[in-house]
Amino acid sequence: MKKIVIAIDGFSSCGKSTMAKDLARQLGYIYVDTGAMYRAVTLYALRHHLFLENGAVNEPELQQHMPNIHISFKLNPATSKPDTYLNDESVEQEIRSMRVSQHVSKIAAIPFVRTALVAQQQQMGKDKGIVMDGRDIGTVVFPDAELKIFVTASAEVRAQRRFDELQQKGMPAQYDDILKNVQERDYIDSHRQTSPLCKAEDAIELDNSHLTIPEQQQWLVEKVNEQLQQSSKMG
Ligand SMILES: Nc1ncnc2c1ncn2[C@@H]1O[C@H](COP(=O)(O)OP(=O)(O)OP(=O)(O)O)[C@@H](O)[C@H]1O
Ligand SMILES: Nc1ccn([C@@H]2O[C@H](COP(=O)(O)O)[C@@H](O)[C@H]2O)c(=O)n1
Repeated sequence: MKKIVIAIDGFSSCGKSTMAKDLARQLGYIYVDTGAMYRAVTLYALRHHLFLENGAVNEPELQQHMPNIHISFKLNPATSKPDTYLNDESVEQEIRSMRVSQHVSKIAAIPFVRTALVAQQQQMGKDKGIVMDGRDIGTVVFPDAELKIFVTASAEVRAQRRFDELQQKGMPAQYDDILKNVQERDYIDSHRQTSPLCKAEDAIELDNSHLTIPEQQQWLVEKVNEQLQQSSKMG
């Protein structure tokens, strides 16, 4: 069967990686969580005190550090999911913290950061057979992706899902702080100058506010099967 590129974009915490991970496992495709890459750069910047007192990023310093920031993914046999590594250290847990969530959108708005990460993402998908989730996958990273999905859900639903998840993991967080963070990130991500979050013209939109995880997965598998059939016919 011909391999394709599947781009899953959308707002914060709407279920993109849940959908993308399961789909990649089913298809035997590579899965890449591009948000984890921006989060890893953010963690590096926090650890190296590259945020100024006014909250802005010390961009000239960060630019000098960029060649020292190496991000990779390794399959965790215990979870069967890829963990994110920053300079060979697993940072999978730390990059999901509220502290990183509160700083990441500023890092992701910096053009030289995006240029570096987009180049890595394009390299990972050059042989196709990949499911990648993020904000600009269908618009910038793989504008020719065979299947593009754009996921939405209300901010309140998304915040509640993230709150439940952090509770389950024993990571302390307040629902109101999560809701505020989700709304702030949506705003910064959609209004930045470089690669703002937006639906690609040819993306299929899914509002999963009232869908269960199995229901959204079934919807996605149907879309993938339709696309795989079409791609096979086209040779
Ligand atoms: N349809 C759904 N119903 C209920 N919970 C869901 C649904 N889809 C995903 N979730 C849960 O919502 C939370 C956020 O999902 P996920 O991490 O996949 O979102 P995301 O869009 O990848 O987030 P981020 O933008 O932070 O990377 C997870 O706890 C996940 O299990
Ligand atoms: N392609 C992408 C992916 C992510 N971002 C930025 O990273 C933040 C964290 O992403 P999550 O998917 O883990 O929520 C996100 O809020 C964006 O600022 C991006 O710009 N492009």
